[in-house]
Amino acid sequence: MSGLLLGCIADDFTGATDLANNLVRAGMRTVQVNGVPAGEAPTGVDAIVVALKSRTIRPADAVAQSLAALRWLQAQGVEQVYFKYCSTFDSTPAGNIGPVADALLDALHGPGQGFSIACPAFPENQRTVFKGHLFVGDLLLSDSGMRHHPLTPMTDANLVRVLQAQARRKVGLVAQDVVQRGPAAIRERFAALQAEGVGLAVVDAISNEDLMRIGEALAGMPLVTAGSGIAIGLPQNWRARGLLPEGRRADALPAAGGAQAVLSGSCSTATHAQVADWRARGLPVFTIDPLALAHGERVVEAVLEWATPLLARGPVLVSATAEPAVVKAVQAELGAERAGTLVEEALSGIARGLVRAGVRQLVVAGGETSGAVVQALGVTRMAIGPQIDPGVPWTGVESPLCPGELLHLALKSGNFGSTDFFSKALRLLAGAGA
Ligand SMILES: Nc1ncnc2c1ncn2[C@@H]1O[C@H](COP(=O)(O)OP(=O)(O)O)[C@@H](O)[C@H]1O
Ligand SMILES: O=C(O)[C@@H](O)C(=O)COP(=O)(O)O
Repeated sequence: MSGLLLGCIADDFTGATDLANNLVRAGMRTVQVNGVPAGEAPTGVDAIVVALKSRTIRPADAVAQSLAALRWLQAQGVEQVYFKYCSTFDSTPAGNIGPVADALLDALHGPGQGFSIACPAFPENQRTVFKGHLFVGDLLLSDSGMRHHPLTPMTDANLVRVLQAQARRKVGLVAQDVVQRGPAAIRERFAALQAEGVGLAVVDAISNEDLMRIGEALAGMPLVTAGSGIAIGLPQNWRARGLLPEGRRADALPAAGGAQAVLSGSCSTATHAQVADWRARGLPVFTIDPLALAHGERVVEAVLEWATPLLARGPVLVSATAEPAVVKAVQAELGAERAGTLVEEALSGIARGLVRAGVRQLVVAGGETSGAVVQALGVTRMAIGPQIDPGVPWTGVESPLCPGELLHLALKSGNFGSTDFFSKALRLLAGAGA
C-alpha cells in the first residue's frame, strides 16, 4: 500500500494543474501524471492527478479513458476518487460530465447504484452555485463569455437541467440553505435524495466556508465529482484522522533558467484581456491565422524564424486568440473541430521548436491547447510549484526535448488569471526562482 489518499481524474490539463494546485495549497503532496501511466505511482505523495484530454472527445472514449484511469488509481490503493471538470461545467448535451460520472459510479458501486455530488463552485475564482444555477462573477453562466466558447458553448446556467440531459442517474439538488447548516444537514439531505432515487446531486456553494462544510460531509464518499474548489475541503478529513500533518509546504520547485515564451490558443474572455495587456506593454506578439494553416502556409516555420532571434532579449507571445465573430467565421469555413485541431497542432509544433531554441519557461493559455502542447513536449509527469493566480501554479517538468534540464510550465485555464497574468507569471519565476 502506497499511502495514497486521493486519486483524481481530470478531464483536461489546465484543470488538472488547477486541482493539483488547490490540493498542494491545502498541504497534500501531489503529483500530476499526463495520461494513464503504465507503472506504479510515485512514492511519498498523498494525492495523484491523472490528466486526460477527455472533455470534448466522444462520450464513449471519455468513459473508456476515465475507467482506465480509475482502474490504475484503484490499483494504487487510493481511498477516494475525484472526477475533476471545469468550474464553468464545460460540456456538450451529450457529455462528457454525465456519462463519465455515471460510468465511475457504476464501476465503484454497481450498475445504477451509488451516489455522488456535482459541484463546479470555485468562489476564489468567482464561480458560485446558488439554487443549482452557476454564476461566473455577477453573471449567470449563460450570460457569460462561456456562451461563445469555440468547443463547449454553455447556454444554460441551470446545472440540474444541464447534468440531467447528460446523465442516466436522476439528478437532484442540495441547496445553499442546507449547506449553510453544516455537514450533518448536508449528509441528511444526501440520504433523503438517495431515498428518492437520486444518484447525482448538484450542491450549492457560494463561499469557501461552504466548500469546507461540503468537504466534511464528503468524508468516506468513494467518488466526488467537482471543479477544483471542492478539493480545498477534503484534506481536513484526513487531517482529522492523523493521516496528513499540519502546515506542510508542498509547493517547492528548483530555480528556473532559459528563455521565456507564452503560447495562447484560448479565446476566453480573460485570455483576450491578457493578450491585450501584453500588446499594450509593447512586448512581441505573433498572431496565428487558422485559415493560413488550412491553406498549408508554413506558419510554424515563420513563427520560429521570427521568435528565435528575439528570445535572447526577452519573452515572446504566439497567439491564436480571436474575437467570437472571427472564430465563428473561421469555424463556418473549416468546422469547429478542424479549426481547433489546426491551431492546436500549430501551437504544439511551435512549442517544440521554442524548447529546442532554448525556452525553459513556458506559459500556455487554454485547456485543450495545454493538453496538445504538453503531449507534444512528451511531458508525462508534473511537479506542482507555487501559485501564480488562483487555479494556476507553476509546474516543473522534464521533456525529452531538453533531457536533464528542468522545464517550467504554467498551464492557464482560459478564464483564469489577472489581466497582467502573462508578464506576472514570468516575472514571478525570474525573480523568485520558484
Ligand atoms: N482563432 C481561432 N479560430 C478557431 N479556433 C480557435 C482559434 N484560436 C483557438 N482556437 C481553438 O479554440 C479552442 C480553445 O479551447 P481551449 O484551448 O480549451 O481554451 P479555453 O481554455 O479558453 O477553453 C482550441 O481548440 C483552439 O485550438
Ligand atoms: O475549473 C476550471 O475552470 C479550470 O480548471 C478548467 O478546467 C478550465 O478549462 P479551460 O478553460 O478549458 O482551460
